[in-house]
Amino acid sequence: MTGSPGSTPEADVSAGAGASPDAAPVIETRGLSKRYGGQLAVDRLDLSVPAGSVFGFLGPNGSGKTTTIRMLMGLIDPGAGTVRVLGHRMPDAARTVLPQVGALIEGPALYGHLSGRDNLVRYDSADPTADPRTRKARVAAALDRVGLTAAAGKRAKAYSLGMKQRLGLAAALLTPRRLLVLDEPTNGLDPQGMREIRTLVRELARDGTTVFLSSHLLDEIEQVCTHAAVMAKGRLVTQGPVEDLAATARGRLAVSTPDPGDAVRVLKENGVTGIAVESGDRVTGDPPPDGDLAELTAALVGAGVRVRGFGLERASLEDVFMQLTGEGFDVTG
Ligand SMILES: Nc1ncnc2c1ncn2[C@@H]1O[C@H](COP(=O)(O)OP(=O)(O)OP(=O)(O)O)[C@@H](O)[C@H]1O
Repeated sequence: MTGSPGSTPEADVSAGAGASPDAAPVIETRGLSKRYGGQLAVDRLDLSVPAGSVFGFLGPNGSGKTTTIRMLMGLIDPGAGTVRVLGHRMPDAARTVLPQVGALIEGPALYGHLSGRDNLVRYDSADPTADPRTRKARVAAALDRVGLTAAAGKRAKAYSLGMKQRLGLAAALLTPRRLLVLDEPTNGLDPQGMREIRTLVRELARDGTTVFLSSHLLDEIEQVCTHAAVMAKGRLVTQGPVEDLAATARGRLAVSTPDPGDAVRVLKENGVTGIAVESGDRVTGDPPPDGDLAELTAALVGAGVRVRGFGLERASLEDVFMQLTGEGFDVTG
């Protein structure tokens, strides 16, 4: 892998520690809306993406992520509200902003009969700001960056989906970027391909690039992102550091017991809701908002329920979503 692509002062984060809270947001929207016919695809969105973050833009299919990304990139005009990217108003400043932004939206456009390397040469040649004399080195560095040096001579049509996606990323990284915008970058990839993309995203962030990625996969966001925004039906449900988001949701209570029937009864009597019996001897539920866990254990033991294990399991982003919207997270499609 190559060294850091020209890091900027606000992007100079220590050891991938995440965002620089003092720097101006890399993306900022105010009251951003877009209507298609009678439907509000994006509804008064206030988004703030800190410099140096890996920002997950999360929401079920149809929640307005792609429409938002298109407005961020100046591909469609906002119906109402404002968009600032790297401090400039979009779409007015697209010519200034877009050369500093690498984007991978709806999969890379590749020529199957050309090698991976020649595809990158084509991309680089299409960039009027790219110096042809240094093209070879740029292409080699981008291939190296995404781990495709060994496969660079192969035709792109022989690439796996993950390799194609990495080649698309290489194209987005031919010149140093302050911001990378990736729309569902792991969509359709197998677990190995997903891991490769995640590793790459982490490395880019370590080198100072702010990464904004959309996903409908909650665990993906939890694994790779420092910050996240959650969308539902065009609206922002919540945003902030991933750790804080998960901390706002109550964890789920889990009791391991050979007496699940009695445990369910006692937990119900003590205000536990949403109780489920899993795999015969594991009972889970939502603890009462002000409930004392010590009291719950005492109640179980006092009622003669044999308890092997008792604890509060960390809330996931899925719990956050459920608690904020009252809906499940539909990840189909
Ligand atoms: N060009 C369009 N014309 C009409 N309706 C549209 C258009 N683009 C998006 N929509 C509608 O706007 C809503 C938001 O769509 P959008 O594609 O932004 O969601 P998404 O969260 O990116 O979902 P997906 O992951 O399925 O693309 C959807 O109901 C969609 O049908």
